[in-house]
This record gives sequence, C-alpha cells and structure tokens, in this order.
Amino acid sequence: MKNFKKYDRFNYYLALVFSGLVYPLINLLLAMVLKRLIDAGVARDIDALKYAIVACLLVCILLAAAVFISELTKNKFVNNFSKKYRKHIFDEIITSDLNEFNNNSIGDFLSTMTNTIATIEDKYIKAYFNVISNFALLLFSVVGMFIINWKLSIAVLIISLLPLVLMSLLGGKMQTKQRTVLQQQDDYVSQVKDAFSGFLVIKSFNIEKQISKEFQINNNKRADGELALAEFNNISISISNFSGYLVFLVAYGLGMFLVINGSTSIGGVTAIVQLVNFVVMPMSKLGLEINNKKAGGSAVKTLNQLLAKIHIPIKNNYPYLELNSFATDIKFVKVNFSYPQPGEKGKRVLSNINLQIEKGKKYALVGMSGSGKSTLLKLLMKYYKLEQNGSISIDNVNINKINLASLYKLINIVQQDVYLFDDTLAYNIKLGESFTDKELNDAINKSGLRKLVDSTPDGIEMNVGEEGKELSGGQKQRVSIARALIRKTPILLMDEATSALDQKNTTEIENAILEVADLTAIVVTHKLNPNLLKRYYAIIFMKEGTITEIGSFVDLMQQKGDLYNLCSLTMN
Ligand SMILES: Nc1ncnc2c1ncn2[C@@H]1O[C@H](COP(=O)(O)OP(=O)(O)OP(=O)(O)O)[C@@H](O)[C@H]1O
Repeated sequence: MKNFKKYDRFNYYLALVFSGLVYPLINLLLAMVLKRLIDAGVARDIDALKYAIVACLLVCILLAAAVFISELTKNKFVNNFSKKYRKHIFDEIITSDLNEFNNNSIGDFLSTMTNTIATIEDKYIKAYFNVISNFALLLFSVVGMFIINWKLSIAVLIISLLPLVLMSLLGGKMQTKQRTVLQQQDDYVSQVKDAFSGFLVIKSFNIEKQISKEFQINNNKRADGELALAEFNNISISISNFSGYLVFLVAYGLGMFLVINGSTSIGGVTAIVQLVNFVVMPMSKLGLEINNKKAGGSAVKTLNQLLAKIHIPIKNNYPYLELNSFATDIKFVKVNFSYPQPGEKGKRVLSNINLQIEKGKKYALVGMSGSGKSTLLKLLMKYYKLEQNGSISIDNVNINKINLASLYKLINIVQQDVYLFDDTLAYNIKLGESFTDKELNDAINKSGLRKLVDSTPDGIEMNVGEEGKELSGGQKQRVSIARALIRKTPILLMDEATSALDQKNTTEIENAILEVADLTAIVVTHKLNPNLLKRYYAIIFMKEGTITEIGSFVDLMQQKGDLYNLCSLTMN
C-alpha cells in the first residue's frame, strides 16, 4: 500500500507538483504583490498602485488555475486508484484459498469491498495529498512571513503550533475509535446479510422479533460508535478553531505595535496576516488530516490482515505443477482425514482409504449417510488439506503438488447444492467461457434441459433469477450437470447431483454420463437402481469412513455383504 502511486503515476506526480509546489508558490507571490499594492496606496503612488493591481490580477488568475489543476489531477488519481485497487482486492479475494475463504463470513468480504475500501480512499489516499499540500502551503507561507518580518512570524508560529501538539496527543485515541467503528460497521453488514440470506428460515421459524432485537443491538452499537467518533472529531475541530482565532489576535495586535515602532509597514502586516491565513488553515487541517491518515492506515491494516488470512503462504519447497492431461489412474493411498476443528482434533471421518480409479471407467460410490462419500470427493478436489501420512495422486503426481487451476481443468464436480448467477441460462452453463452452439446444445440435451429451453420464449437466453430462483431444484441440478459436461473434463465427480430429480430423469442423466467414452466418473448415489448400478465398472461401498467393498454390482450382490444388505433394505 505504501507504493500506491503505481496505480496512476502520471496524475500522482502532477497532483503532487501542483498542490505541493505550484499552488503554495503562487500563494506566496500573491502576498508579496498584495504588500506592494497596500504600500503603494499608503505612499499615494498611483503608478506603483496600477502596476500592483495588474500584478495582483494576474497572480489571482494563476492561483485559480493552479487550484483547478491540482484538484483535477487529485480527483483523477483517486478515481483511477479506486478502479484499480477495488479490482485488485476483488481479485485477491476471488483467488483466495478455498478453505480460508470458507472460514470467513461473506459479510466480512462484502464489508471489505464497501466500507473498508471507501475508508481507505477517503481517509488514506485523500488525506495523503491533503497532508502534503497543507504542509507545503504552511512551509512556503512561513518562509514568506520570515522574509517580511521575522519577529512577528516567530510569535505567530508559536501560537500556531498549539493545535498540532494537541492533535497528535489525541491521534492515538482517534485511531482506536476508528478501528472500533469499522469493526462495528462490519458486524452490522454481516448481520444484515445473514438476516436477508436466512429470510426463509426466519419466516419458517417465526423468529422475526428475535432477529429484529439482535439487529437493534448491532445497529445501536454502530450508531453510538459513529457518534462517539463524531464527538471526538468535534473536539478536535473546536481546539483548532480556538487556536486559529488566537493566532489572528496575536498577528494583528503585535503587527500594529511593530508598525508604530517602525519595524514594518502596514502592507507588511497585511501580507503577514494574509500569509497567517495559510499557516493557520493548513495547521488546523494538518492535525485533522494526519489523524485521518492514521485512521485510513488502520483500515489498510484491517484489509491486509484479511488478505493475509485468505492467502496461505506456500510453505512447501516444491513449485506447483501443471498437469495437462489424465493418462492412467487416480490413487488414494492410506488416506485418513478429520475435519479441522478450531483448537481441537476433530472426529476421524475417513480411515485408511486405499483406492484406485482407472482412466475411462465409471464408479458408483454408495453407502449410508455420513459414511464419508462427499468427504472423499472433496479431498480429491483439494477442498481440504490431507493429513501428512496418506496421499492422493493423479498419474502418480501427488495432488498437493498440482496447481489448483490445472487440477480443475482435469476434474469437475457436480454437487447437490448448485449456485446460479443472476443471468441467463446460457451464461450459467458457459460461465463466461466460449463454447460453440453445438457444444452448448449437446450439454443441454445430455443434461435434460432441452424441455425447459424449448418451453420458454427466451430459450437459452432466459434469465434464471437471483440464485436461480426461477428454476426448480431439479432444473438447477441439470444446469450444474450441463456446466460440467460442456467442459469435457476427463474426470467427473457427481455428488448426489441428481438428488432433486425423479428416478426417470436420474436414469436418463446417469445413462448419458455412462455413455461418454473416455470419461472417468465417480458418481455418489442414494438411488439404488440395479439396472443402472449394473452398468458401472465398479461399486465402491463406504461405511463409517472406510471402504468395505469394491466390485461389480453382480459380484457384490452375490457376496451378500454391505451392498446386498443396503439394497435389500431400500428396495423392499
Ligand atoms: N464441514 C464439516 N465439518 C465437520 N464435519 C463434517 C463436515 N462435513 C461433513 N462432516 C462430517 O463428516 C462425516 C462424513 O460426512 P460426508 O458428508 O462425507 O458423508 P456422506 O457419506 O457424503 O453423507 P451423505 O450421504 O449424507 O451426504 C459426517 O459425520 C459429517 O457429520
């Protein structure tokens, strides 16, 4: 963040030169020509007065132009920064580690993309320029004052330093309060998001009053925090204002003494008073802006902490590998797994899994609820980190070493819960990638979406609504299957991908998958249809985290083991 000028170097340097050099210099020039003008008037010198008026006018035009350019370049810089920085943070979040992303609430990310970034733009970036321009204005004005009369300048400066000292004493407290307010705003956004996302649950369980009460607590905390911060700001402004009045009193009072003494002219005092303006104003603003920058700094810190959490540093010594094709098999060797639980060791969910999945073959994964079927697939997708001893490999390359993007070009997973974007059906299948019409139509046919497409006037351009609310559960699952099929990844995992479909549709889709030559598929299913199960190369049966049987449907039924028992239970 220290190097934020990289977001638009051109406007950054222009803004810096105009607000930090050109403007204060012209401002100093104005005080000098003003001194000449007044001294010419006091001396009743008409020629000198005319000359001074023209000079004053020219300097005023230059001053206005300098202010215009400095504001314009500053705004352009902030605007470009905002565009690129928001994109950068969005990309950081979207490319974050999957597990770590899931460990944070979506509300935290939403709040980062709104409140935190807005605070950085408003307080950190704008305050940075304001600190520099106010400091430069102050410095040039002080130099001008010393040139005109150093005694008066010293007296004025001593009084002017007062608010700066007080502000820096208050700065630390301001930063803490700002951090608290940001946290309260985050909690507020998270809670609102939670309440709206869980609207159906709130309605079904009749808990509107309780949720409203919880909202009120967070809402009050947020508002009280903001009020406390505003009061604090108010105190800072009052101190600055009082010091400002005091400086004027000293400048005029002492200045007139010096005129009577003959140490300076009336023009000199007027020029000093003019310059004092540009000492007092920046001095009072400087205190506020320094505090703003500190508050913005704490937003930068909050954001960096979040980014550090979601981007796990690569501790391994090996670089990630690209795996561009799938040639032989997937192997699970001595795989054990427990879900990570904060602060304690979680219950073992998979124990000593040894499994070989051969290229081009289709496997059905069957077992009681909670036996670990989904977990097995999630580990293959690298959703969770594997415990140290076991390994999962594709073509003998440990998946830990394979880069995620290249892994997902080989494997696609279709899950029970499907997320659809608020866009067209075609977009939700293609997800922004380009496919031919034929590929799109094939995927639509194989996933059983044809009937839906043909029955709506907009066809594949129909809008599926927010989170796909225009579609039924089964239609959403078909979209998800079409997404996977169109990509033609060599390995397909289906985790109860047809749970919302009836037997006829499930059979159609599973048949379509079984017919894709070369496709390696692992299909988790609860619907035990013998005609379908017979078509799988093998059935993998899982029980309490272990694989108890592997074999063809006919062989396993003859063995009369776990599959036989489960089939007898569900088919009778
Ligand atoms: N994110 C999680 N955190 C902690 N425990 C989990 C998590 N997900 C699953 N589990 C536990 O792991 C075990 C295996 O779950 P898994 O979902 O893999 O089983 P499954 O065979 O796919 O079940 P189902 O057929 O009901 O989908 C269960 O005891 C479950 O409670």
